[in-house]
Amino acid sequence: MSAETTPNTPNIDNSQTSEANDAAYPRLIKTFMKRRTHLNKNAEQALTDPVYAKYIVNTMDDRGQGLIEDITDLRALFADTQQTPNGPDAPLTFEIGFGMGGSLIEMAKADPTRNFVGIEVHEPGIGKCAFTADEEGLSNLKIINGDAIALMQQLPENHIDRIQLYFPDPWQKKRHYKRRFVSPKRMQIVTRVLKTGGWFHTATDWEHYAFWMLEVLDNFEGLTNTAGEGNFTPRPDFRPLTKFEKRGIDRGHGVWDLIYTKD
Ligand SMILES: C[S@@+](CC[C@H](N)C(=O)[O-])C[C@H]1O[C@@H](n2cnc3c(N)ncnc32)[C@H](O)[C@@H]1O
Repeated sequence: MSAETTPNTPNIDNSQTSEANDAAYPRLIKTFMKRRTHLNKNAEQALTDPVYAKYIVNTMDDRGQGLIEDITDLRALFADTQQTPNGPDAPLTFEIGFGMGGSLIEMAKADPTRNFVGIEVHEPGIGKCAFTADEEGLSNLKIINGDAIALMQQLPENHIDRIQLYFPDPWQKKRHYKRRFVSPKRMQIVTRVLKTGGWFHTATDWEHYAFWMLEVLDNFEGLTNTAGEGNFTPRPDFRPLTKFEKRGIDRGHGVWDLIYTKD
């Protein structure tokens, strides 16, 4: 689908100067609003039973906030080849905001020689994903409880082969646009950790956000749209239907995928 029209294209700050961004990182506002929801028995078990530490790599404070200070290398999470036979050098996919983890689990199952790391702040989703990973006996998946933006700032450059962001919160109200994950400042943080030639793949069911993302990403120096400038990519077969995607389709929404490579 081509971007012939850009509905209500908002003002996007495309400034990418390193000075501006160095100053801005600590002030970047959160892309999520933590919601209190019921933990089912399985999720609670996975969050508390040490058996699941082979999936959930970090602990949390008493408010359920993941402690990420010590995570400075995602590949090192796969160093123990007894537990994770692919080892640290296997191709690495990082999924931001996996929700309940259904599609991440399916992808990890479908591609056993690739390593996957998912990050979320929503505890029921973290617990559910770890519980299912154990049921499936996956040895190529790790889960982090925490804010992806904070985490990526402490990872090495050129570290990850693919970063995926599926159905990020659309932040529909104009006053909330600043919380949208896809913004020039946040994309600087994303592209720094992406390997040269690596992928950034995103998808949304929210039309305004789809065109917003297209504008931000097409104008982002250092990224190339694999479908050609101004175009969305056809829905790839390897991306499983996600929970939020299904919800959007049930409400009559369209779906827009975008895949960019790092130059
Ligand atoms: C709309 S949901 C989509 C979930 C899932 N990808 C799907 O398609 O079903 C967006 C998720 O991203 C998570 N999220 C938003 N910003 C995040 C961040 N900075 N770090 C980690 N997770 C984040 C939210 O907690 C939420 O669960």
